[in-house]
Amino acid sequence: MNEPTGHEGDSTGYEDNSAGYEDEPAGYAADGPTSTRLVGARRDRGTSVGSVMRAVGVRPAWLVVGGVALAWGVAAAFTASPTLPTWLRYGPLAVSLALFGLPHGAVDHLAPARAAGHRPTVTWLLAVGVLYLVLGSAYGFLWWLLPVASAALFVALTWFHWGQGDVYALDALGARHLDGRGVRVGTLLVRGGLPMLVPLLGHPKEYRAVVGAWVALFGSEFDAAWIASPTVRIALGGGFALLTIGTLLAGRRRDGGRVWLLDAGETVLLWGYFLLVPPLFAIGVYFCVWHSLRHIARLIAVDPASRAAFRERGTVPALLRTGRDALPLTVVSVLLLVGIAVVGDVAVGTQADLQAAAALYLVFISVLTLPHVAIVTWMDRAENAGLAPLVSKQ
Ligand SMILES: CC1=C(/C=C/C(C)=C/C=C/C(C)=C/C=O)C(C)(C)CCC1
Ligand SMILES: [Fe+2]
Repeated sequence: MNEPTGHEGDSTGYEDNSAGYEDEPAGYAADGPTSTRLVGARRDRGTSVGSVMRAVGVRPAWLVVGGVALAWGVAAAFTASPTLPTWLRYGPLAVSLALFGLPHGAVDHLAPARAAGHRPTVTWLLAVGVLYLVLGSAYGFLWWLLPVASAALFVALTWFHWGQGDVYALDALGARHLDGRGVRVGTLLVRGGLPMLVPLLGHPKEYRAVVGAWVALFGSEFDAAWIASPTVRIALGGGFALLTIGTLLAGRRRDGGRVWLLDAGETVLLWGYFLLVPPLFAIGVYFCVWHSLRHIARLIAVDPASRAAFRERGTVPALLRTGRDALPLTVVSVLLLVGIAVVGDVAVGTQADLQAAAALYLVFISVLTLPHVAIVTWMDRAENAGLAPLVSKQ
């Protein structure tokens, strides 16, 4: 079968049956009892998912997150307590509405079929639509009913999802040290905990304020002063540091090669980054250039047309090709969010307004995140990635 080059045509973007789909999930080759080493997106000729991941998911993330961490470190060395102007603090979150962040989930209607080696059909689109409708509205209702529990669920869900995304990326790069159950689960918990827990250690006030703003949208208050108390933070930070060190050491014992070194380097970078940089800004940047770009690399790798664009024309054409898939539902999502903001009378004039607008956006994201996580977990099963090998190889 020939590799397709940019098929266009019917509603799913394909005009014939030679789009490079095979009726089997692929991309991973098992080489041990719990192993899921990725050996190239569905035995593709010439493009491995590893090269897409390096170009799209790893290099830009290091450049931006490393650059921000460095800039903040330098600023902190020269000023006692550096602060960010308001526009910059909310900037990355605002950018994520259009660039990488929100769009990374707006391909969910096409991605699971592609991950399973199928062409997206109307049945796939309907199934994803119903899933979004059911899980999204259930979670929206839960926010209204139990805001504080819903906020906790959002943090827990993101912890899992961002951890699962990084485990996928490490597998894509050819990690051999994640073959064991403990290291795989530990790595997921460490990678997810870096953005979800570490900001609390260095910036407890802002952490509480952000979560407080979510529940305030529903007329509730987030008291929980205890989570910001030094004792709790020292205990949580100490426990998480032990988990980080234990997981990295256990991984090195399995295989201390190149990808382990990258894993260790990223872990140290993210520890420093989330400890130092103000959380809202740090998470906004991370959401765009770390989590979303790594997922977009995956989207490119599972789509024959994007993969061909990457191989033949490079990174930017491949991103544009995936961006085209993401455009319609990104526009629908932004319109929906603006509609909710108008009905809810959320403005963006003052500082307090901005805090409420950012809270509305994050709660909106949470409602989309529940079905998104279900879909990515389903994709992990189809590609035998994430935690799936631990379940399938028992
Ligand atoms: C902003 C922020 C927080 C949480 C952000 C979350 C939970 C974002 C989730 C985004 C998702 C799930 C995007 C889609 O993949 C914390 C850590 C509570 C406090 C510090 C500031
Ligand atoms: Fe995601």
